[in-house]
Amino acid sequence: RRCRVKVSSLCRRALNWALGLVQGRACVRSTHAFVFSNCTHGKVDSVLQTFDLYAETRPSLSIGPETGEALDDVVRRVRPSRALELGTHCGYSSVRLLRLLPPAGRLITVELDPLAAELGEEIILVAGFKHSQVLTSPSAEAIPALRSRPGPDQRGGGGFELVLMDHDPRQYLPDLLALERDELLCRSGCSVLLVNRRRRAEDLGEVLDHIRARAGRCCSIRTELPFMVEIFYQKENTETEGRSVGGTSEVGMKLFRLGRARCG
Ligand SMILES: C[S@@+](CC[C@H](N)C(=O)[O-])C[C@H]1O[C@@H](n2cnc3c(N)ncnc32)[C@H](O)[C@@H]1O
Repeated sequence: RRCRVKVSSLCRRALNWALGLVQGRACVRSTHAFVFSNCTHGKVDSVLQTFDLYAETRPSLSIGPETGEALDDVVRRVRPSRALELGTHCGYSSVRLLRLLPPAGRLITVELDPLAAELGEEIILVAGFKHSQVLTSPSAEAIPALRSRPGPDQRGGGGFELVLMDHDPRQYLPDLLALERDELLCRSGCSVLLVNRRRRAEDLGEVLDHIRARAGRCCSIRTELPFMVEIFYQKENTETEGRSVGGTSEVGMKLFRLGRARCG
């Protein structure tokens, strides 16, 4: 009987895995088809509204308006000239990010699934953005390769000023450590956004425990919402002065402003 239970549990897991694969692909195809044929090409607001319209009646992997608005607030505050996204899917969050970047701003977005990468890239072009780069690769391979990639704008010593992680929560901590190790986070200030789709504290537990254990040494949790957490990373100043970063104190804010000015 024990053997039968094990086999049936294995079968169920295999079936769920296969269903996830099929649904994921179907989702990206049907999202793309709907947005492509119903939006006004070249109009970024129309592209986003069409994504939202699709999500009203069908399952969708786009971050949607609620998380989208929280993302907009961070992008408006940080004003990154170099942004990285992990998890492109059909390009909703890429388009949301791109529309708020300054004219010289650039986005690199990484997607594991070749079909999603291709369709996502097309939607980004439909929205009118020609200068973003979609890399088709698992994040763990893309990150080390980014190091040798000449940035479009290396002022401020390079590194991303904003990173959006919306790929696989199990990869959030290893990818954050890899970005730091490869010096891809802007030393004078970088906001790393972690999307928490299931809104379960345990999904981000590992990475947040790591940040809390290091609080005051290069990184801290800046904002914690049920669906998204912002980590603020800053290497300059904190190394020499050993003070907490991204906090709300006068000193913290002063360092933050200084960091932003240098990054520009
Ligand atoms: C939730 S969707 C992203 C949705 C997108 N941010 C949006 O709002 O439109 C997650 C995407 O991450 C991709 N993904 C999962 N693990 C990945 C990894 N390790 N590296 C790169 N992409 C990954 C999946 O293929 C999927 O397309």
